[in-house]
Amino acid sequence: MEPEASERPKDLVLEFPMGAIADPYRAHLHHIIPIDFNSVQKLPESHVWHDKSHESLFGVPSADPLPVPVIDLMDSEASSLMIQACETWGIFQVIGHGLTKFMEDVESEAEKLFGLPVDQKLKALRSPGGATGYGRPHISPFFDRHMWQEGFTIMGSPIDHAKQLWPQDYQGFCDTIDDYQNQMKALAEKIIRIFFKSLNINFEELNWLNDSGLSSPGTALQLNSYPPCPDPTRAMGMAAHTDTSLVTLVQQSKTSGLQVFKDGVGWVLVQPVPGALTVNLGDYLHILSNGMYTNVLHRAVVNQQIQRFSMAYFYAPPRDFTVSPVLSRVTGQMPKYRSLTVKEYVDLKGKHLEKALSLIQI
Ligand SMILES: C=C1C[C@]23C[C@@]1(O)CC[C@H]2[C@@]12CCC[C@@](C)(C(=O)O1)[C@H]2[C@@H]3C(=O)O
Ligand SMILES: O=C(O)CCC(=O)C(=O)O
Ligand SMILES: [Fe+2]
Repeated sequence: MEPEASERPKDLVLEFPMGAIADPYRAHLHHIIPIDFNSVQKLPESHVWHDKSHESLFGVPSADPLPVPVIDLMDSEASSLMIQACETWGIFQVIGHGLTKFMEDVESEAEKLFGLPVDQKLKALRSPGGATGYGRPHISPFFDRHMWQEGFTIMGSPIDHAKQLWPQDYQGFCDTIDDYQNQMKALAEKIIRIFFKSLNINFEELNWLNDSGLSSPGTALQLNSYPPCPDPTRAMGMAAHTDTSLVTLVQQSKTSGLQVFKDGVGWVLVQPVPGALTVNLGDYLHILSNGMYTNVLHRAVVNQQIQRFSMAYFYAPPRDFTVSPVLSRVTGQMPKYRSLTVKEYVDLKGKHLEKALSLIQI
């Protein structure tokens, strides 16, 4: 199963024998940049995805008569439309947020970042156990093939890594990223308050949602680049997953690639609407709502012509927050999940990925 040496592109570092089951405890190897994508003419065996669920993607696209909802935040019905969207889809796009300028700025910084030569990028890798820097998606050890993707994760300020990349000229990047994260945080909190209200959660009491400084939410910004791929029908941009968040705000560049799985329909493309932000519901809102709100299963596919970017802002409660199916208390339903802290859930997900939820099912 090892690719031929001739197929092995420059800078490809094989982390484990191809075909072996990936070991989630090998997290320390995440940071290695696998490939200089520009030098690859033929999809290496190490990047060929064979699994059945992937094949279904490349057949006839699912013809769902209803596209992913697009909601205007200025609409007086916006809150109830969001709630409806999350009972059925677990995802919607928002317009009317007034953040277009920040979105344009961050996209041009992402283009600059991923356009650097590989030897430059190597100066800003995510260190073993570190949070910020270039590296593979955290979920990659669960898969025995590499994704056709490059990522740069940011937790807090990217200043140390930016200084490595642009010693004289790092401030512009840092300012853009800081402004973007501040704006995304405010929007995420606005959306979360709508959902918490619907779940009868008294958010006034949650100091992390009210910036009272006692504890802070867990946030991260993930910049993704999907270079043009020589064989897109056999490659995977970002493997199917649900987000470990309350909500994730995703900015897609013009080129489509994000797909969501809808029960009874299959994989559906989230057609980028110019200026829109996609809102994904993550695992924590699914648990809090006792399963009423869908934690949307999604993935990214690649194409042969155009490099695609996405910027995903994750918002989660603090690590000591207890996530419990509060809705069951309100409605008198049986709780479907046991209560656990964010820290416990993150640990479970790190070991079991999508099986984490079934492990806490009652
Ligand atoms: C806050 C987080 C969510 C994330 C893991 C992380 O700690 C930082 C990176 C995030 C990301 C981005 C790409 C997809 C994803 C599944 C991954 O591998 O890393 C998500 C993680 C997640 O939602 O579990
Ligand atoms: O590229 C995309 O559209 C999706 C990215 C994503 O799901 C993520 O970063 O969690
Ligand atoms: Fe995601």
